Amino acid sequence: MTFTLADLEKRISERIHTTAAESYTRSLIDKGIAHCAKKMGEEAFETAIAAVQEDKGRFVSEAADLIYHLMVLMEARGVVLKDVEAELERRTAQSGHAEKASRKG
Ligand SMILES: N=c1c2ncn([C@@H]3O[C@H](COP(=O)(O)OP(=O)(O)OP(=O)(O)O)[C@@H](O)[C@H]3O)c2ncn1[C@@H]1O[C@H](COP(=O)(O)O)[C@@H](O)[C@H]1O
Repeated sequence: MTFTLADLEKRISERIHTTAAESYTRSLIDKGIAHCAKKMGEEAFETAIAAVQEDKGRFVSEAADLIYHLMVLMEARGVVLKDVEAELERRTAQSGHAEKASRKG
């Protein structure tokens, strides 16, 4: 079984329609965007700390926490993965043009 970010996005979106008592995701969203952003920032800091430590498993765990909390924040702001993928594709195309231009001199 492969659990993708798209699968996680779907689960997060589904959990919004449950109660906070049953869902950590719903409890986060109910606390508002500032709280979701604070939690994501905490997870980003924990991920950065884990990245410089030797334990790869801890880094993977913190990265998973970060990605989850980022995706809850995206849900709270009405942003979907496809929005971010489109932005990444735009940058890739832009950098591709720059590479071609630099090769042409
Ligand atoms: N990927 C995750 C995930 N990663 C981390 N967490 C939760 O994030 C929290 C991080 O722990 P913290 O100590 O930092 O937070 P806390 O002290 O519990 O909560 P706060 O009071 O600090 O907000 C833990 O409660 C984890 O359970 C997650 N909770 C849910 N998911 C995914 O979201 C789905 C829906 O979860 P529910 O909304 O709980 O049904 C799950 O099936 C998973 O796929």
